[in-house]
Amino acid sequence: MERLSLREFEAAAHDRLEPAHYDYFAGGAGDEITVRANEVAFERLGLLPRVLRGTVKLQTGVTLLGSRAAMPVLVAPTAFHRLADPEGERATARAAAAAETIMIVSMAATVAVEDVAAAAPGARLWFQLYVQPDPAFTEAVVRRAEAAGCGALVVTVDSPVLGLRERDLRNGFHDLPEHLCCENMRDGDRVRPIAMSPGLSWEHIDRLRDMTALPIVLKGITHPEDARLALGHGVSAIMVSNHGGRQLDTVPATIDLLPDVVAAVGGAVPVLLDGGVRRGTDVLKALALGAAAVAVGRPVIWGLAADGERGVTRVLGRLRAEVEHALTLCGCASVSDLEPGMVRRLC
Ligand SMILES: Cc1cc2nc3c(=O)[nH]c(=O)nc-3n(C[C@H](O)[C@H](O)[C@H](O)COP(=O)(O)O)c2cc1C
Ligand SMILES: O=C(O)C(=O)c1ccccc1
Repeated sequence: MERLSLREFEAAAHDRLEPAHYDYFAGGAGDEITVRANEVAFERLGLLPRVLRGTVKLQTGVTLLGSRAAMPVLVAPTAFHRLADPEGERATARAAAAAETIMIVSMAATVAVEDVAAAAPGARLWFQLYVQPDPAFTEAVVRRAEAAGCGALVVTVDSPVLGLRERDLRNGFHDLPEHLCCENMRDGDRVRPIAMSPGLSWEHIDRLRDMTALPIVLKGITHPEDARLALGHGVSAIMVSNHGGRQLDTVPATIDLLPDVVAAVGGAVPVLLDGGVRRGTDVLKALALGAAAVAVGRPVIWGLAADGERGVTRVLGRLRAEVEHALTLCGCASVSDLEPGMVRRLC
């Protein structure tokens, strides 16, 4: 039976994954209040369609920081794809390339960024960075991402320490199995552990800005004041994210935080959003409220675990079909026709 909704892919992934690996992918910090809030907040919003607008030719594409994407849905950076499929990030990148959308490769990928790029010709890759305590190593990783052809550097700023994930503690899941490692952390003949940096500050962003010509995206902005500060540090985009509820528990849902961040940014740079996007209608709600595009994390993992590259292709394809369908029903020929007045609180 053909899987239709993204939730059906999660059920299939649940059946196929080792329980501790499923918990790692699905889980979040603390009571998982934020994990649930991200999805529930989308359900609490309704879409108010416009009619009689004669929308025949649909335009779902967006250009972000010079990268063209055929749909306003990106692949969020997620770790450890080879726990879900032997091809891992290679499979994900091929599916993203086939969908003509951008994949943000995680620093914690289990395939080296060079090998991800080589496996998926035509892929539009961005690279997610955790700034490391050793500046020379951080720079070496940035150079690898540049050389591999990545089009932007996505700096994760919501993780001064790793979130407290009780499912992982209970399952004793803290390391990859022997045959896997974080390939972007290779340094000569050793593999460094990924360090979280409580000392990370705006100065580090300035240093990165000087180090590379790549556009810098700050991932994990939730406070409008931080969005405003980011503009003074030359960032090229802001990603409203609570890390899918895996870092600080009880951070509000990203879709509820978006309007204030969009207002603070005032159109100066694109604002992206991730967290809880499971339907085409969720994508429309975020775009109507001012996001330039959204990203999906767990749904991609579910597709990968369910059916490898083909599963990711199907997940992205379903989302695209849902976006197109909802746009037509909303009387919008293009994502730029969406506006805040089309989103209403349902309950
Ligand atoms: C299993 C898993 C691993 C993740 N790994 C990373 C990572 O390596 N770097 C990062 O910046 N964010 C990481 N994230 C956060 C995602 O980029 C994204 O913010 C989040 O998954 C979005 O929420 P969603 O899963 O509801 O779509 C991870 C998320 C999950 C679920
Ligand atoms: O699991 C995560 O959410 C994540 O961001 C991460 C961080 C370091 C190593 C692996 C994954």
